[in-house]
Formats: sequence, structure tokens, C-alpha cells
Amino acid sequence: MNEKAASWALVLDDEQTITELLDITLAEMGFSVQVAHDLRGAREALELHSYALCLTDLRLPDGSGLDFVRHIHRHAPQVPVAVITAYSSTEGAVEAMQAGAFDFMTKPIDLKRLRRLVEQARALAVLTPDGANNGIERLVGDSEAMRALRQQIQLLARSNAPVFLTGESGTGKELSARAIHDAGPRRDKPFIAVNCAAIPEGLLESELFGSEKGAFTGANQKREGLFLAADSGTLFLDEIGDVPMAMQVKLLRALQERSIRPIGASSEVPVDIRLITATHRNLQEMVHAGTFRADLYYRIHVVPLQIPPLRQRQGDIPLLVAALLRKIAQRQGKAPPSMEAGALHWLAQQPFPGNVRELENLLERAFALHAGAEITLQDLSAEGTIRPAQMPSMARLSPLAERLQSAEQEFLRAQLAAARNDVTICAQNLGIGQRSLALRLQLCEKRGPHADNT
Ligand SMILES: Nc1ncnc2c1ncn2[C@@H]1O[C@H](COP(=O)(O)OP(=O)(O)OP(=O)(O)O)[C@@H](O)[C@H]1O
Repeated sequence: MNEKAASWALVLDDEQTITELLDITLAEMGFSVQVAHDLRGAREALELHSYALCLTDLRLPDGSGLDFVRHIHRHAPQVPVAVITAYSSTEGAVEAMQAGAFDFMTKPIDLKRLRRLVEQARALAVLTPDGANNGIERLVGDSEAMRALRQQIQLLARSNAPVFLTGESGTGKELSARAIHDAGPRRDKPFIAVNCAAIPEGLLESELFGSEKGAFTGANQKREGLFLAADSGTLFLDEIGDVPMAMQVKLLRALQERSIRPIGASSEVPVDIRLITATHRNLQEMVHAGTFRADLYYRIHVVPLQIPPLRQRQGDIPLLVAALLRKIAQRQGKAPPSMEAGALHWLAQQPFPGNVRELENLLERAFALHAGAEITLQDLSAEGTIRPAQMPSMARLSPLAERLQSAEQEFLRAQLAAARNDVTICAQNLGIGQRSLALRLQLCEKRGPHADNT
């Protein structure tokens, strides 16, 4: 898009007062404005020009603005389109965002909000289309599912639509929420993550909305809530299914009105956030059971995004291991170790009910235990690292791994005997930590009969 084309905006509305207001405001912001009064005119305009922004009413004389959103999504997906809805109930806004609108505004038009929306549309134009350096690349994995997820995130990052993430614990929901933020026009603004399940019920309102000094016993000073902390940025509400009913009503109101009222405050404070929610619960079932409000569900469930469990993308494990070991080593200022082929092979077959987090924890402990340049199966299977049910059974080990294991056990026992059973000296002789040696020896005890058989 050239410089000139980048400054054109298309306004589609049949109400003259609205088009005049938009024309003046957009012109003040440096746009050349093209006004269309019906769908036909807008489609023609779109063929003649490239636009940096489109604003459309939902009700038009010859059809619905939704059709125009779909038309743009199909024929000019790079053009950000926002809809204007007639009611504060935001009827139609959800459908519009599902159809590809990046945001919506309600009538009467609030000029401050309009300017913000336009700034965000501008910021979209300078976003790089590729995922590099924008957070999406941190979502490691080459499986079909992960590629599709990265692609969806890239698209979603361009909109303001509320995203609803589902997936088991540890699958990468928070990482995905961050990626959506980092790849979008709010990337330079705050990203605030809140685990709703971790905040006691009585504190949730003041944590989210803030409180005035003296609003309740113990409120010694004014406190800014997390909604305001996330203003202009993204608010990630994790475990949204754990929000109690009474708070759900207040949350719904805040999202509808785009404003919050701190406890004890006499007026509402406008707030501009992009909302991302997540849960590992089945919210639809909760709605049926009457424990989650249907209207709030409808509000937050605009774009659902499912993160698949690790067992459905086990092919990603080798890449994840490499990336996670790099991360762990970097945190400790050390060089990342490699992983023995047998160990990697074994890891890639594990179901990991705790998903990527479980894999990460396991690698963290193995990293602490490993002695050489490589992480071995022994490091992974040391006491406390793998749960008994996951312990690689001797029957499942390859003959080579089995022999190596036996050799290690024999060697350790001999070394310990040579050090007159002094673990400190033995560890020093071997150049490994005492803890690591102790864990390895414990493992030998466990496998005693096996070692004797060799
Ligand atoms: N695809 C991935 N690539 C690299 N690291 C990942 C990936 N998915 C998850 N992780 C890492 O795994 C850990 C858990 O991820 P995250 O916290 O995003 O999961 P979650 O689904 O939000 O978990 P919970 O439901 O328990 O809150 C984090 O350290 C994260 O960086």
C-alpha cells in the first residue's frame, strides 16, 4: 500500500449526521474520507481505492453491514473494518467480530473512543505480517495443530475481538494469550494476566476494579484495579469459570459499558482493554447447570480458540525439548545441554497429562541433575523426577539402554566402595554434585536385583 492509499478511509452509513461527524473527525486525524450510503456504493468504492480503514453501520438501506464485513474479509483482508451498532446492547457486534471486524463502536458515537479505534487501525498497518519477533514464534511446535494455532493467532492479533481459550492445564493458554497481545497493535501497552481462581472471592472485585481509600475496612489507600492497569492493553482472565456468580454480573457490566466503578467511587471510569479469557472447565456445561451466566459466556466467547493437549502433538516434543532446555539453561546463565537420543526417544512417547508444563518441570529437574554435556535417560528417571507410573520399565528399555543402565549402577557402586562409602568424596571424584549422586544411588537401590543380574 502506498503512502497516499494508506490515508484513505471509507465510511459506510446512511445517516448524514453520522457520516458528517466521522468525516470531520477522520479528516482531523489526517485521512481522506470517502463516504458511501449503501452497500453497492461501498463495494464500488472498495474496487477503486485501497483503504487504511473502513467504518460501517450495521443497518443499511440495501442490506446488512455484516455482509460488507464479510466482503472485505474475502476481498481485502488487510483492510481493518469496524462496525457501528445502534444500541448499547452491542447487538450484532459479536457477529461482526466473528465475521472479521476488528472492533465495534456504539451510537451515539463517543469521539474519544473513535479516535482510539482509529489509532489502533493505524497501528495495524505497520504490523509485520510474519510471526518473527512478535511472540508467536515462542509457541514452539511443527505439528499441524501448532501451525494452525500460530496462523489463527496471527489473524486474531489484528482484531480487538474477545478471545476465549480452552485447553487442559499446561497446554500453553497463557503463552498464546501473550502471543496474541505481542503480535497486535497493543503490543507496546500492558499485558496483565490474572488467575481468577487464585484470588479469594471477597477480594476479586477490588483486585479487578480497584477501590477508593476508606471504601472498606482495611482500605488504607486508593488502589488501582487490574482493569485500569491493563488500560489500552490486554487483560487476560485465566480460570474465568471460577469467577463467582455475583462477580460475573459486574464483569458483564464492565465489558458492556467499557467502564468500571472502583469500590467506593462515585462515578465510572472508562477503560479500553482487549479481553482474553481462558479456562480448562467446560463453560457450556456450567451455563446449562446455571453456574455461569449465559450472557457473560456470549460476551467472552466471541472467538473460541482450542489449544490441543501435548499427547495429540507428540511429534512436537523434540522441538519443545530443545527450546525448553535453551530457556532453562539461559535462566541459569549456562550453555544448553543436548539430550541423549534414547532419552529423547523415550520422552517423545510419554503422554504428559500435565502437558508442556509437566515436560518443562521434568526437564528442569533433569537439568539440575545432569553431570555431562548431555541429559541422559538416567537424569530423567532419577527419583522424584518421573512419577512411578511413568518410570520406564526395564521391559520397555532398549537392550543398549538397559546395558548402559546396568553399567552405570555397577560403576557407581564400585566408586562408592572405593571412596569408603563417603558420598562427598565419591561425588568429588566423579565431578558431580552430591545431590545428583545421592539420587542416582537411590535409583540403584531400587533396581538392585536388576543390577545383580548383569
Ligand atoms: N508451544 C509451546 N512452546 C514453548 N513453550 C510452551 C508451549 N506451550 C507451553 N509452553 C510453556 O509451558 C508452560 C505452561 O504454559 P502456560 O502457562 O501458557 O499454560 P496454561 O495452559 O496457561 O496453563 P494453566 O491452565 O495451568 O494456567 C510455560 O512455561 C510455557 O512457556
